[in-house]
Amino acid sequence: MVDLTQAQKDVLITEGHQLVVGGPGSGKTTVSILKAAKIAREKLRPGQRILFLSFARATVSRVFEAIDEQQSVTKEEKRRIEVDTYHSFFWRILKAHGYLVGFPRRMTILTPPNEAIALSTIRSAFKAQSKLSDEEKAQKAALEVAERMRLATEEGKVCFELFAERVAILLHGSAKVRELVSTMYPFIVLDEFQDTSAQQWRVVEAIGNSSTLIALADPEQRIFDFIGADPKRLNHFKEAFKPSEHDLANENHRSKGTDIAIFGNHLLTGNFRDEPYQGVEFEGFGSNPNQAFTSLVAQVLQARQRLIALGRRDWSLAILVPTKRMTRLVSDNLSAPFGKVPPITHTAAVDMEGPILAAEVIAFLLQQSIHRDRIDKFVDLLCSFLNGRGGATPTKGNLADAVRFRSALEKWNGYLARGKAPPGNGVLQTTFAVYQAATAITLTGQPDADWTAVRAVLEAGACTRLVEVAQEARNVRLLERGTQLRQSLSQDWRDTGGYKNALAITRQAFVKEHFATAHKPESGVVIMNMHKAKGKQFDEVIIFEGWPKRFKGEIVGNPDRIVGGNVNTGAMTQARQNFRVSVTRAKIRTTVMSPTDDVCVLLLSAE
Ligand SMILES: Nc1ncnc2c1ncn2[C@@H]1O[C@H](COP(=O)(O)OP(=O)(O)OP(=O)(O)O)[C@@H](O)[C@H]1O
Repeated sequence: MVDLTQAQKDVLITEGHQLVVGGPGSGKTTVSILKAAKIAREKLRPGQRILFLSFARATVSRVFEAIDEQQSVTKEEKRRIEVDTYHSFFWRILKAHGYLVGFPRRMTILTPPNEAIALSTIRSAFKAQSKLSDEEKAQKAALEVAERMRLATEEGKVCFELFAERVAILLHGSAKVRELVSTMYPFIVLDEFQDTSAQQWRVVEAIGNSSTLIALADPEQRIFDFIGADPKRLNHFKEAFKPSEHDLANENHRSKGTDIAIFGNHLLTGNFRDEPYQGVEFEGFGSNPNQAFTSLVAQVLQARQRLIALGRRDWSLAILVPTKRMTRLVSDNLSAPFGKVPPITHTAAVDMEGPILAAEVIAFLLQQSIHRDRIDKFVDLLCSFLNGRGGATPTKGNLADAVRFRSALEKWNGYLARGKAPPGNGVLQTTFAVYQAATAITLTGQPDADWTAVRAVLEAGACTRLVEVAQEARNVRLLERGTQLRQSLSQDWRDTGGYKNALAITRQAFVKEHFATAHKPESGVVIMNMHKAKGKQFDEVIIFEGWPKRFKGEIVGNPDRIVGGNVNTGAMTQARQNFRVSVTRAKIRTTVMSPTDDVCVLLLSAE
């Protein structure tokens, strides 16, 4: 049992709406759980629960972990704390009452990959996002909004983007629905409140009329400005609800005995001290892939050794990187390190779109369908992969290739319709050859072996796009989807003597996964984008960024940096906050790795 600070004790005894602020590791989550337990004991009627709302499933797992840590909270009290994401909570409301805001009664979720596919036609008509004028950006956004609404109202396919907005309209418009929600959840904890978007805030505003709100926030951990978080959000809350305010200040319980939190605070201003920071190390590396990754691997091995020496089984080491591309590169390098170093077991938090759509291609091949139109369906899935793999920011190359494949298929079918063989040099020849090889495999009924066999055929084939499918599909294992998928595929084999429903099963598995919240927190070595580390904690953290590319001494490219291009642009507030969040995830030690000849601008003292 922890000894609570006075400020934490005040949170427990004060009634009404509350705003709890405090720096990283100051004990906001902890006290809110104790508070929730107290409410469960003293205030809830049978059937009622306390809702703990988080942004991401990843954070939810950290909350579950924090609940487990509290031995003073009884099983029954824990049962009455419901931890959920905004998305999943909103979806429940929409499913029950969405018809009040123009949605059909039967609705399905349009998952991000499928949303990306649905919007790819609109997006492919515009230049790359960075090259658009403000007017073009607005025009593109308006078309996307209209299409999302059309899909929802006409086809019942609702994407995440619409959730908060529609729920806000619903709750503001219907006192009855509001009452229903508040009767079920008379108390709601809002985690990471500083990142609440405008639409989510509208929802909170409505619910706060009938439920008591406890908002947890660190104004300086606001890292989601780019999706609508607002520096003034805490003021909105204060004005609307007049909450009691509790400042847990810079108490740092996460990394007690270190200067990690102090270093985090100094990062915000760039005013560093001369004295070293206990628990924070800097490791420079040479600006080339060999030296960079060799240094990284050395750091990872040393950290792993230190953690194993602690004698605990659940140690965790996070490698935090600035970009998606870097997540992939680091994962590849740990899987096959340079020299004689054996592979380093790890998990990588990669974006889901590419792997999910790649998994669909493989699942379709596992079906070994003999239907006449099967090549059409196959090309269709490949095009979906190309259109959707980049999520909201598809590359021109992928979009163009999808168009190319479609028109090749049309020609191909044209030849077949005329009773002729398609020409040997057509775009689809190699694709078709790989397709035939993959569907000719003798399957065994062991889903993992069969899955790997199909993937291997794609990987070894001559169609470069299918090679990419295979590579992306490798992350399905990393996404920890394996187990559930495997069980369902096994069942299918037993039921049908083949994998006749593999595609539907795979799709279903991923939709379920979107709402699965009871994840164990990460342990072992994990790689993730710095943004994704929010709200988490690890024993050790390594922050690793990219390096400049030079030609004749001049920098010609500087990708994957914590600050874009490593260019000092003045305040750099968002980048500083983001960096601080990453640094303060560690309990014991944070190692910052940056190229020696072009050190991260945020590490240089402000003049
Ligand atoms: N009063 C306390 N005394 C000792 N340890 C504490 C105290 N309060 C919290 N802790 C511990 O400190 C760690 C960090 O606490 P917690 O996760 O609640 O912080 P937080 O403010 O929610 O952090 P962040 O905003 O960075 O996610 C946890 O391991 C928790 O058990």
